[in-house]
Amino acid sequence: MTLAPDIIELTARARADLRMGVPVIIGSSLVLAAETLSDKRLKALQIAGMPLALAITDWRARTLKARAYDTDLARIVVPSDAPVDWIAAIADPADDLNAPMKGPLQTLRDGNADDARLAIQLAKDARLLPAVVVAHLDAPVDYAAQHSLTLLDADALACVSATVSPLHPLVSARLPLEVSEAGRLHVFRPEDGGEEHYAIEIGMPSRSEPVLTRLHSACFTGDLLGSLKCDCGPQLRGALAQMGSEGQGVLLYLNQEGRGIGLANKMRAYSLQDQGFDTVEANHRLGFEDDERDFRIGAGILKSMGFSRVKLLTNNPAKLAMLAANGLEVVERVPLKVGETRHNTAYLATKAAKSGHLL
Ligand SMILES: Nc1nc2c(ncn2[C@@H]2O[C@H](COP(=O)(O)OP(=O)(O)OP(=O)(O)O)[C@@H](O)[C@H]2O)c(=O)[nH]1
Ligand SMILES: [Zn+2]
Repeated sequence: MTLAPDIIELTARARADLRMGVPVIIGSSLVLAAETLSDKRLKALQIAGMPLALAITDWRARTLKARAYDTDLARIVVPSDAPVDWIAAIADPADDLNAPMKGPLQTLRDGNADDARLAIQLAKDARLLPAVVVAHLDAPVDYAAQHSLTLLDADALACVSATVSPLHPLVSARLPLEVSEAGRLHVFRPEDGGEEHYAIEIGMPSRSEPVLTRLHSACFTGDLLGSLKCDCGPQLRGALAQMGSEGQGVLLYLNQEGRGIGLANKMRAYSLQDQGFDTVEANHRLGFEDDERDFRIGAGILKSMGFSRVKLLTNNPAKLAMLAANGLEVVERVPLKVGETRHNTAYLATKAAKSGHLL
């Protein structure tokens, strides 16, 4: 066996590189995350005379009125003397309303957008804004060696991106809870170096009967701080209380903060909500889908714990559909209507109107 990292390990390394502002090479493109691009590195690329494009998603392009010739993304031509602030202002909508004139922006129609598309996904996976600076390289392998950069084969990366990393049970221990003394916490670790996820098992639910289940996505603000902007904290505690009173159940605590965009981006979304945008519009202005979570993860954990039939505590029809599509039988939806406050009425109404949440 070789000691060299494989594509999964290289991808994990590349996520860390992007977060640190270090370039990576995908296929034949040099890639930097717009959010972490330093003035120094941008100047180095400009001095080398490399034509640069800033790839953004079509959601962000719509706000900026930039033509997205690549359907789901747009490659904006970066002027050869553009300062780093120009790139930051296109990537980050924080100042859209204060300084609306960013254009007209010229977007590329020719050439291949595949590397840029993979790079945007990698930036999302690194919980960064979905905006990347790309430059074409004639000799990517040599360039990577000369500059000690992580080099990812585009086809192999596409495979990794399309697959859910297997999650392995790491450890479990007894955890007496207020709602039930018969609690047990299981930790699952993915093979790809990504976030760990947890399962809280209450009682000894039979594997051959439908189990009362909740798929809960992490919400630092709601779960821990008692935020009134969402209903997550009361839903978390309400679900556990119901499992406690029934004597059994399983709650998956999935580390997909902010519907999968991470806490920093969720706070960017909150800041846009303070400017008058709703929860869905805010995600779109940032360049994200309204929901970036992958519920296949939850399905995988339930199956690996031996469950095949669930009574799901949720108001979100997407969760029902994803579990069913991934081999779990949802025998019943149990509504979870708790935690409405005057601060989250509009948020809950938007989820009902735009994301199909059941009332
Ligand atoms: N991006 C974004 N995420 C938010 C916002 N408000 C809450 N969240 C996140 O939304 C997620 C809520 O997840 P869930 O509790 O599974 O809720 P749900 O998908 O509405 O489904 P149910 O609660 O099961 O009906 C958490 O990850 C929160 O951090 C917001 O305004 N923007
Ligand atoms: Zn929340």
